[in-house]
Amino acid sequence: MYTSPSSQILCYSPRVTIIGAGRVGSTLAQRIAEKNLADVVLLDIVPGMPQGLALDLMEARGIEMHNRQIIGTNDYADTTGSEIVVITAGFPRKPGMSRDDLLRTNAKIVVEAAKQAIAHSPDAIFIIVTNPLDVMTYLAWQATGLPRDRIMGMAGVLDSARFETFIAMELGVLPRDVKTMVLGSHGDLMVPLPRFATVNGIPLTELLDQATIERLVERTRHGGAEIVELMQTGGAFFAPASATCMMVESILLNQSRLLPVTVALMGEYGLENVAIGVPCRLGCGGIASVLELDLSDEEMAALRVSAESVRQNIAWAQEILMVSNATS
Ligand SMILES: NC(=O)C1=CN([C@@H]2O[C@H](COP(=O)(O)OP(=O)(O)OC[C@H]3O[C@@H](n4cnc5c(N)ncnc54)[C@H](O)[C@@H]3O)[C@@H](O)[C@H]2O)C=CC1
Ligand SMILES: O=C([O-])CC(=O)C(=O)O
Repeated sequence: MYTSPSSQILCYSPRVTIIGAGRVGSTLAQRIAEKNLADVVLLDIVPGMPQGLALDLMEARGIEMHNRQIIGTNDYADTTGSEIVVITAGFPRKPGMSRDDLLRTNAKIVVEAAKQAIAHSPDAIFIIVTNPLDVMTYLAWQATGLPRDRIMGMAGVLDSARFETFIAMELGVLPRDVKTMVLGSHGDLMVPLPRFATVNGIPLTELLDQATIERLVERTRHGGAEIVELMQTGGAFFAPASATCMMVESILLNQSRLLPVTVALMGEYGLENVAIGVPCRLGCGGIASVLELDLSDEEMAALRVSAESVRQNIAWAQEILMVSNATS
């Protein structure tokens, strides 16, 4: 067989590590590989499980027509040199629980995962997915000591996609023609912004009356819980994986997309010592910039309430971690 000299050149492929190979993590691995964005390392504490998932995904490559490597592992050494680390490790909520009810169990998991991952990939950009999302993002930021441009949380893209879905369903239009921004925390106090929602450039407020918009806003606020109640065995994972993949893609391909992203604020919107969702430009270095929208008094008040609740939970999580460190 003839071997061309250029075939000797090793081609570089970016690597995305996903910590937590459960429903969100494994679906995200599939999306990243099948979109041909990067090689994927799937890490979980359960022995054999990420290895099995990785093999299954590898066996689909011929059919899906990509050649990405998917590695399953229980060892952080295999994550070395990742460009992006996504943390989905931790418990999902059960019916009747709020996301904040997961704080006690998930804080330690996320902090430990972030520390281990940064030790092996010091140049990586981190995306946190585990709930309660805003608190986990802030804790992971503190634990890694990363500049805030390189560590962010996924929630706003998902919440905006839900708002867009409900608007599209109401109007009978294509979801991709609807654009919205949902800011604030990933919980009942999130801040959907109908004033900034459009359908192919037409303001939403021209298309729907106030009562209908308010109904869709409320459904968006409870979008996660609606699925938890329907499924009874965990939460959403298809749309969360798609939303995370959109962020991964914007970073890997330096697309500079303007997306709602959870980030530690440093005076923007008059807020600091807290992480919540605000519009950010996402490119190859992570968060390229944070956009400060000119919010109305009412919108700003809602954002402050949302931030205050996250700040209280951060303080509570820090106490839990301190006690746990002291006793272990
Ligand atoms: N930010 C968002 O918008 C969303 C957040 N979530 C959150 O993402 C998290 C994961 O959700 P699912 O994938 O549905 O849960 P899951 O239970 O299917 O998967 C979680 C995985 O984490 C693993 N894990 C636990 N401790 C670990 C550790 N120390 N190191 C490595 N892996 C560990 C478990 O073995 C499990 O495989 C939950 O906290 C959920 O609430 C889910 C959907 C959307
Ligand atoms: O609702 C949950 O627990 C999972 C989640 O964050 C979402 O789907 O928005």
